[in-house]
Amino acid sequence: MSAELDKVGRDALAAAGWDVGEMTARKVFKFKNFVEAFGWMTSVAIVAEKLNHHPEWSNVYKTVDVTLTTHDTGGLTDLDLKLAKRMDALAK
Ligand SMILES: C[C@H](O)[C@H](O)[C@H]1CNC2=NC(N)=NC(=O)C2=N1
Repeated sequence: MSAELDKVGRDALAAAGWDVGEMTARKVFKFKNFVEAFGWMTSVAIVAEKLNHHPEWSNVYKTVDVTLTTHDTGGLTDLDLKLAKRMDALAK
């Protein structure tokens, strides 16, 4: 079971542009077009599967609205921070 995300981790998410709530972190990613958006989602899906930690997301054209939370604990954990960092790196 992943540890609950501490203040340092929450601050890191906020500094990276994530909207950090009590139990979730949300970020809207905007891409050049649909293919860029879906390609990013495909890359993230592979990372998520490797981490066994999956985003809650919706895609409309070139925008992907992402919410991260850890279902098993009902809150934010280190896995959410890890996945967020990977998502941000892939979106650069
Ligand atoms: C059974 C499976 O390993 C678990 O449901 C994993 C899968 N992916 C997950 N993703 C997220 N975001 N939270 C979880 O608690 C979680 N648990």
